[in-house]
Amino acid sequence: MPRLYIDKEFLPGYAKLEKTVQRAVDKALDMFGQHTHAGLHLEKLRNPKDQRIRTIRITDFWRGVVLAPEQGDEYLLLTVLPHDKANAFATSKKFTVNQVLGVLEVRDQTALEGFEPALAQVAGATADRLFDRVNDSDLTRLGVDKELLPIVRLLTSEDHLLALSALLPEPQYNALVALASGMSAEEAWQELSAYLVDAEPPETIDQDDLAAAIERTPDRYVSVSGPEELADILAHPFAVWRVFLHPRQRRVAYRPSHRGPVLVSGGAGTGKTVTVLHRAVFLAKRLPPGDGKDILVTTFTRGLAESLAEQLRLLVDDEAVLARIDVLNVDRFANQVVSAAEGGHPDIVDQPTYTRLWQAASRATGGALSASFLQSEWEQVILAQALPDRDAYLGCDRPGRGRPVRTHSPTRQQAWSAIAGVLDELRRFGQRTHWQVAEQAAELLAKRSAPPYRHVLVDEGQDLHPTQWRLLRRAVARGADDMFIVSDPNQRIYANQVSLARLGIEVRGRSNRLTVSYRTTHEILSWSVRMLAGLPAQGLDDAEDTLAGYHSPMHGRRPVVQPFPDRYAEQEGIVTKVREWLDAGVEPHAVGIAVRTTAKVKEIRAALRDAGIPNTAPSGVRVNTMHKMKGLEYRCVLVAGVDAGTVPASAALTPRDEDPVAHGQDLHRERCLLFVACTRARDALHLTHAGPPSPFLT
Ligand SMILES: Nc1ncnc2c1ncn2[C@@H]1O[C@H](COP(=O)(O)OP(=O)(O)OP(=O)(O)O)[C@@H](O)[C@H]1O
Repeated sequence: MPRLYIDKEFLPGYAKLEKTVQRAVDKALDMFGQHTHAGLHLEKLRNPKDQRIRTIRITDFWRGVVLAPEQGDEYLLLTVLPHDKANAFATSKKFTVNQVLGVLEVRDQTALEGFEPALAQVAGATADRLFDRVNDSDLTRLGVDKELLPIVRLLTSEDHLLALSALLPEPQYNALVALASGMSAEEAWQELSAYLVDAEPPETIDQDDLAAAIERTPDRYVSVSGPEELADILAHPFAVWRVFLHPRQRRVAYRPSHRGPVLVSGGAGTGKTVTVLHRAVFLAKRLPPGDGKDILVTTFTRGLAESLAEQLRLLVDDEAVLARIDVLNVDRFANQVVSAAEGGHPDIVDQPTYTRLWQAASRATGGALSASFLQSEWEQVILAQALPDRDAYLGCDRPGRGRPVRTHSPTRQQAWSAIAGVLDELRRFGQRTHWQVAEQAAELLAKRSAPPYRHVLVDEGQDLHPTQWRLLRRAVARGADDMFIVSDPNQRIYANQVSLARLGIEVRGRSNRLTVSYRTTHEILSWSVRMLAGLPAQGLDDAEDTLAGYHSPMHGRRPVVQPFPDRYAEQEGIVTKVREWLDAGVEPHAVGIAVRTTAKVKEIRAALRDAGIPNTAPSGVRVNTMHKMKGLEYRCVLVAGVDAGTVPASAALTPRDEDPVAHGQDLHRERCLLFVACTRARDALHLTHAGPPSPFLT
C-alpha cells in the first residue's frame, strides 16, 4: 500500500498557489491514496544528484517534486514549483540519512560542487583551516558525511561556513557551527542530541529505510495516514505547529506514558503551549469511551485559557475528543469547585479595597511594618504553606522571604495581629481573594472520594501560587500521566516562588527543556535576553535556569530603541511607527503595544484613536500592560514608555532600606516583565522612551 509523506517546506508554497492549482495538487495527491499512483507518471530526470528523485505533472506549468525510492511504496512530496524551477530543484538535491542521528537530511549537491573550486582557491593561499584541530573521526562521529569531508576540509573561516548554511544538511551544518565556535566534540554532541526523538541515538541506521528516517525527523516530515488527514493538513498550511513538532516536543508530548508529573521548561516561544496542546489531544484520544471531561487544561488567566481553547480547536476538530477536555483558567476552576459546594459564586474582593486593607493594617502597627511586608507575609508565608493558626506562623520557616524575622519574635506577633485584622475585615464583608478560594477548593477536593480529572495539564506554571498548586494536585489522582506542567522561570512576573517538590508534585527525573525559539528571531531573542542581566531564575524543580542553549534559527532586523524628549513627542513617534507597520501590510491586530501602567494604556489608546488607527479587539492594534501580554504574540511589538522613572515601576519595588533581598527579587521580576514584553515579537521589536531610558536598557 503506498505511503505518502509531506515535507514541511511544501506547505507555505501550497498556501500561495492559486486555487485551481491547489485543486490540481489535491487531485495528484489523491492518486497516492487511491492506490493509483501508476497514473501519476513519476518522471525520471536527466543527471539528478539523487537517483530517487522524480517529478509529477500537476498542470502544464506546475510540477511536483517527489522522493520515490525504487524499493518500497513510499513517496515523499517535497515541493510544487513551476516546471523549470522544479527541474532545477529536483536535479540538485541529494537526500541522505544522517549516519549518527538517523534523521532524513537534504543538501544542495549542485550548489556545493559549484562552491568547491572557489573554496579550494582561497584555501590554496593559506595553511590555516577552520577545522584543523578536529580529526576526521570526530567529524564522522558527529554525523558529518564522508562525501562532504573534502569540502569541510577546505573551509578557512566561519564566514565561509556561514555561506554554506542553506546548502549543507542542517544537522551537519549545526555540528560544524558548534565545533567552529570552539566547542569540543563532546559539547557539540550535546547540541546535536536535540535532534533525537528518543533519549538515545538509534542503534542501527539503514540508509535505505526512508520510513524510519522520516519517523525520526518529525520537525520536517510527516506521514499522512489518508485523504482525511491530508485534507486537514492542507486546510491549515500556515499552522505548521499542528503537524511538525521539534523532536523534543514530540518526545515529551507523545510518550506513551510518563510515570508521574512531568515538567517541561523552556524560554519564551520555544513551543511549551504547543506541547501542552498536543499532549492533551494525545491523552484525550486514548481515553476509554465515556462522556466525562476527564482532562483539565489550565493556565493563569481567562484570556490565556480562551486562547488555549481556540488553539485546541485548530489542532483537533473531533467533537468527541474536544468534549473530553476542560479548558479553564485556574481561578475559574477554583471558583467552580467552591460554587458547587456553596451554591453560589464566592465574592472576590476588588484590588483597591484589598490594597486599602493592607494599608490600614500597616497603620495599625504604627507604620512599623509596611503594607507590602504584611501582605507578602500573608500570601507568601501563611497562605503559601497553608499555616492553620497563630502558633504555626510564629514558629514557621519563611523560605524565599528576604528580611529575616526570628520565630516567636515580637515582630512576628505584631505581624500576625495585623494580618488577622485584615482577614477579619474580609470575613466581615463576606469577601475572599482568589488564592483563598483556591485553598478552600483544594480542601473541598481533599474530602471528595474521587478527584474530578484523570489528567491535569498546566501552562504558564511559573506564576501559580502554592494554593493553586495544591488545588491542581488534588484535582487528579497520583499516578502515571497525572500532571503535565510547562513553565519558564525567566518569565515569572508575580511573586510566587514555588518548589513543586515541597507541594507533593515530584518531577525529579521527568524534567525536560525546550531550547529552540519558534516565535522570534535570533536578533530579538539575544537582545531581549540581555534584559535578564545573566541572573539565573529558579525553576519549579528547584534547579537554576540559565537559558543555556536557548536560541533561534530565524534571522531578522535588530530591535530599535528610540528616544524622545517628552511623552508628547513619544506619542507622535508611536503613531508614526504603527502607521509605518500598517502601511507595510501588517494587519492591525498583529501589532502589539506593551506598556508598564494602565494609565499609559489609556494614553496610547487615545493617541491612536485621535490618529484614526483602530485599537479595539478583535481587529485593531492591541495596547496592553506588559502583564497582560504574557503568553501572547504579535508580528510587530512596540514597548513604549521604557523610561527611567517607569521601568522598573517604583510601586512594585520593596524599598532597598526596608528589605534589600526583597528589593533585589522585585527588581529581577521587573526585568522579567520587560523580557516577557519584548519576547512577544515575532518579526519586529521597537522600544521607545521619553527622557532618560530605563536602567535595564543601558
Ligand atoms: N513545532 C513547531 N513548529 C512550528 N511552530 C511552532 C512549533 N512549536 C511552536 N511553534 C510556534 O511558536 C510560537 C510560540 O509557541 P508557544 O506559544 O507554544 O511557545 P511558549 O513556549 O508557550 O511561549 P511563551 O512562554 O513565550 O508563552 C507559536 O507561534 C507557535 O505556533
